[in-house]
Amino acid sequence: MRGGSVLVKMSWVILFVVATLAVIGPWIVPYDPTVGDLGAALTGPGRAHWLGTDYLGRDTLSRLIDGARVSTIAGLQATAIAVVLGGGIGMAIGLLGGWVDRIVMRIVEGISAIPAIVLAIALIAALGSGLSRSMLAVGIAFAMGIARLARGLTLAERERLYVDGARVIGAGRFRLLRRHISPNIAAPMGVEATLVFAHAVTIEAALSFLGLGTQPPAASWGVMLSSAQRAIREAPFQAIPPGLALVLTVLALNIVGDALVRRRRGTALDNPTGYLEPVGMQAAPSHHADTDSVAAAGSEPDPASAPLLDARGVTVRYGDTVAVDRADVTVGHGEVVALVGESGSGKTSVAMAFADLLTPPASANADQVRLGGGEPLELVGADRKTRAAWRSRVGVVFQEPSAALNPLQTVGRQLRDVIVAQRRLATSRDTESDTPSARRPVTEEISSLLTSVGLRRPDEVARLRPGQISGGMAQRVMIAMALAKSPILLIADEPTTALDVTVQSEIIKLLRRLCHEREFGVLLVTHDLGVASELADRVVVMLRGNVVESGPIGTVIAHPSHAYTTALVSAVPRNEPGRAILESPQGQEVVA
Ligand SMILES: Nc1ncnc2c1ncn2[C@@H]1O[C@H](COP(=O)(O)OP(=O)(O)OP(=O)(O)O)[C@@H](O)[C@H]1O
Repeated sequence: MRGGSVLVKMSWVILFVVATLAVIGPWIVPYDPTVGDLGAALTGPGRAHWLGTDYLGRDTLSRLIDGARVSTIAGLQATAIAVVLGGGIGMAIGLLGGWVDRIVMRIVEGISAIPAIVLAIALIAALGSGLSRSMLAVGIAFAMGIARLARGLTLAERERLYVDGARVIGAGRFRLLRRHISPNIAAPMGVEATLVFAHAVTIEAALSFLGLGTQPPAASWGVMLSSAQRAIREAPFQAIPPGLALVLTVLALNIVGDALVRRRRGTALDNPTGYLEPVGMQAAPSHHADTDSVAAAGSEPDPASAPLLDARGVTVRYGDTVAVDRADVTVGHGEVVALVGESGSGKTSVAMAFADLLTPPASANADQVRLGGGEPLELVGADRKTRAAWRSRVGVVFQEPSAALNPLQTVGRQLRDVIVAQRRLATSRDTESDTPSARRPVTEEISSLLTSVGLRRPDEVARLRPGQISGGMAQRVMIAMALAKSPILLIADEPTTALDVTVQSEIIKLLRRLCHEREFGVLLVTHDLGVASELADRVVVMLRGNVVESGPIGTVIAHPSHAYTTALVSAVPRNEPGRAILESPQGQEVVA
């Protein structure tokens, strides 16, 4: 057994003993801890008083046991105040971002610069002394540290793909916080709370020693130390029991807190990137002499012949960096369009713009981004309602299925959320919701969706958490979640990259089958021309933020018109000299 774990176990035992004494103390104390016998003052340890008496003749053992209760209550009070206040502030500013975050953080940092005990003494001067008031002061002092931690964790958690996934289905800020962010930051916050508890117990003792905390005759370890100090020459032993109890308890709390921190190391504790609401799509500030784009923006296309997604002049910037420069992308009804290009070419930026998921520092503008397949929607300059409607028609499958699912919720629970949100949206829009799937009980709908993505024993799968399923299963679940919205456009961002080769081909077959059966359009983001050739009807090739070539996949592979496309095609591995292994969707081999 390692020394570390022995210490941790001993610490847990100490904390258990203190907690037990705090609960059962009033029933087991041999004497009333507040009543003294002056005739027996300052007696040493003996049969009648195992740990002796203080200068007023009060039994030290009884006061020590009662002190455990006071210290525990003090620690709990201060910790609860710090966690509720600090956690609330931190999560709120982490979620809101912007100027609220900047202003509140400056205040929090300013207060954090004052040592907790000094702040507590200042607050006690204003609020008055006493255990509860001093612990309120201590709780407020520690709330600042908790607020900073909660903010950092919230910012990190908001960057997770499963939060993006929840936002895609229309989860608002409060729901994101309650259902997704707070459960996932609870563990590190809990660890921090143990350390706050340890500090609070120490500060309570210090304040009581100074006469600002627990008031005599009530016992607390700080008050006991203060009493012992009065007779330190006559009975020096009196300082040992409360001092030892305090040191052991605080040490145990710190060791347990550290052990919990070590167990959690490796989780995203520090990712303080800025995060705000999706930026939406603005109108392009000035139109280039691009007659196609201008014409497309101005005209009202015939819905029957218009593409499902018709995007013109899409520009995405990150600060001053232009990631996508006036890209044109169209996806037809039931068509699979692959966006291909090397890493950093801007594929994901375009896809996230169409999913309405770009967040600061990104900004996006376009001449037009129009979605048909029903009443046409325009994303450029859209209001919140239109953007919500847009998102309800667009399903998104992310690259890392395991990261895109909430690790703490079962598969069924996450699917249920999407189904319920979708039904609510359909009802609020008063749209056609009387479809067979809309009438079906949610559990049946979950089973049907899981079955449709090829998962056997769907009821069992629904009860599993993401950590209990393979990457391939997780990607099927992600696709089922996207299907739950009955999307007309599916955006699949590198859906097979994180999977092994056999699973990749199963997912490609699944997407192809679903696309045929359900007739939605697919925008497939991939750096792999091989994947594109297996799945796509058309390909759009991107290079450094520009669309350099587009057309039917077979034509582009067989007769690339841009040198970069030629290089991409020749980079795909061949299985025979002189023959490419690329296959057109119709199954013909294409010689590159
Ligand atoms: N959040 C961000 N902040 C700043 N720059 C970004 C951000 N996201 C992307 N970029 C930049 O935008 C450009 C395009 O990135 P994008 O992720 O869209 O490319 P990609 O073709 O999808 O690449 P990959 O396949 O590696 O994801 C890159 O130069 C990238 O560094």
